[in-house]
Amino acid sequence: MASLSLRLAATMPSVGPGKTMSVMSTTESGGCSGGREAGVRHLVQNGHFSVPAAVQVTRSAMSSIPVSGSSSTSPLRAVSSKISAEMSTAPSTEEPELETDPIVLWNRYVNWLYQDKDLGLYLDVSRIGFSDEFYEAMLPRFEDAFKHMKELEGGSIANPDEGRMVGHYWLRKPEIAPTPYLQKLILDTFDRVQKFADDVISAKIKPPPTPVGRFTQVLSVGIGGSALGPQFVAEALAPDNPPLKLRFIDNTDPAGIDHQIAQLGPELSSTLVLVISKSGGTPETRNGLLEVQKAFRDAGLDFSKQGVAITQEGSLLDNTAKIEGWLARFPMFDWVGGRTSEMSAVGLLPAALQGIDIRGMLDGAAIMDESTRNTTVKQNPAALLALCWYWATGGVGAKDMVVLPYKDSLLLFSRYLQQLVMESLGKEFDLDGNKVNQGISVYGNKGSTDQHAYIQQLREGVPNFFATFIEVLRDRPPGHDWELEPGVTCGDYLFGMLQGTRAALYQNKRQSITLTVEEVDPRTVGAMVALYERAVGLYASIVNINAYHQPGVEAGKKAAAEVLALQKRVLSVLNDASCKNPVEALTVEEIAKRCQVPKQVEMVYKIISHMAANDRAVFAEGNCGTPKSATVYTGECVVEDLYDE
Ligand SMILES: O=P(O)(O)OC[C@H]1O[C@H](O)[C@H](O)[C@@H](O)[C@@H]1O
Repeated sequence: MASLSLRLAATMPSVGPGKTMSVMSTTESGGCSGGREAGVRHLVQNGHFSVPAAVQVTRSAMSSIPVSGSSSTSPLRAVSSKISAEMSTAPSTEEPELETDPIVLWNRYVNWLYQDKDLGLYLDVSRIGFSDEFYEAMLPRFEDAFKHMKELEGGSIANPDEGRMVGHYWLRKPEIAPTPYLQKLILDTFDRVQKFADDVISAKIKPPPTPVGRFTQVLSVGIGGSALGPQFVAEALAPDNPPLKLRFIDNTDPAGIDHQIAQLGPELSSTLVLVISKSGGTPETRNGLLEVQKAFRDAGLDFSKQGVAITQEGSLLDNTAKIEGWLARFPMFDWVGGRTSEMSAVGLLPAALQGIDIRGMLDGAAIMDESTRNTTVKQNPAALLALCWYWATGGVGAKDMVVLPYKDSLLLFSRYLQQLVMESLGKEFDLDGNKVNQGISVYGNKGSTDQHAYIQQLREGVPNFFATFIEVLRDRPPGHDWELEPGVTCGDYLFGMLQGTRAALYQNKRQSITLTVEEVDPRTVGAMVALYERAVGLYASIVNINAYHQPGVEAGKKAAAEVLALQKRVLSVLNDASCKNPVEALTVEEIAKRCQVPKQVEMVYKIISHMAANDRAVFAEGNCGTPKSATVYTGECVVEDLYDE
């Protein structure tokens, strides 16, 4: 058996008061193919932001791969026909017969067009085929939904499963918050965010002495709602040359983290690090923080002089920032969900640091909120969206929502909506405890680019979707446009592609909604966020679910914690085997048995494969591809068992 030679890496510097991180590195990388020298990398780490008892893993943002929303299995039909029975004109999940006469369609377009003159925003629902009878039949449900929404804004416990209020609308109209204390908290937080950003941009607040003498970069560490809103807004509104360039660590992928830090290079010394986590305990964010703090240590920098926390008061993260004396801390509130936090410090601070007009964002959202308080469905754009979603998906998620902004800067809107829509609506039970498996799947990127990727399927393939086009009328700032051929500009092509795709889909009975804005500016973006937050809330009422909790995410976190706990046991068993003389090479079955989990042999094998690929275990015989016959051993015996539970 190959003798194992290991070099102990120098003991890493302390990661907290009196704590050390010990790492054993290998002389050569091991690997799935096994047979090479390897070692065990023992990582013991315990800082302020200490390892929570059960390491929690949150599900990353949904991938953009569509999740098939429709199925013609009889249970779905049963549900759909149940709904149909409730409403004589209930929607079908089959392709509806759609109006085709152009003049009739033109009149429908005019009759149903929603326009907000102040915002320069229009909503066209004419290519969703709901009937007048359906509209009338839905009005009582909307009446209830409007009532629930009014109570919610009044401070009711609108998130009953978590016993919480739902207050993201108060962020743009503090005077409606239920107590003077909350009103003041919202106003003060906004003022602090704006002032802090202004002081950073003006270099009144700066990093420890650096050649450039001011902050030049922002590194945001956060995931889910603590990243998706800031990412969408940065892409939509950041100027070409922002006062500070914003980048993100939004996952626990070491290579991704290394890439961001490598791109910062020496500018790490002038980087402001925002650590964003409402709960303050999300493991990916905690890992990102620890990795960034290590990079600061390795560069001889004092992280506390460049770190900012945005989290709930008293959270693990908040206490860490307080104890370590970080540059600033901003509050997150338990009555603002992660997926509706863009108008809180979570979204406003990153935006303001890029020089974006956050007052404009809030104003746009407030104007839209006023419009979506209208209790006449036809005059309420959010209610119109909810009506269309219900008709198109049968109220059971039978079709997917394909989001197609024909504007590069709105590329990330669909990713933002994936969390807002799917984490709000994707629920197993309704408010009465009935098993409903609700939801609407969301995907899309941008047009016309997506026409060269999957529009083929949308036009002619499985009809399991409805499209939402987002049209931006202004192509370029005034005076900056030119004709690339007589009478035609580049933006004309974009316009033509949108209209052509909308028509081509409709001709083949594919329904669509079109949201039109005059340009992408802070007010418009704020209004779009507010529009969809309200539409999701109204739709959830109509299908009788709680839009404001996320129980399903806990399952993933718990399972991940169990994998990590098993990994420790596997490494402990491998370590013990290494202390035998001669070193024992164990089969995967034997390792599972010694971990007292003989039935979890496959998970043990997965763990071994990951360890071997990262030089922390090695295949004595066989390899990843021969799980039954492979035998595994590991590095030098480590006297102190670092994997005690
Ligand atoms: O902001 P944090 O507390 O770190 O949570 C980040 C994310 O974690 C979970 O995935 C939740 O389901 C999301 O709603 C939340 O946005």
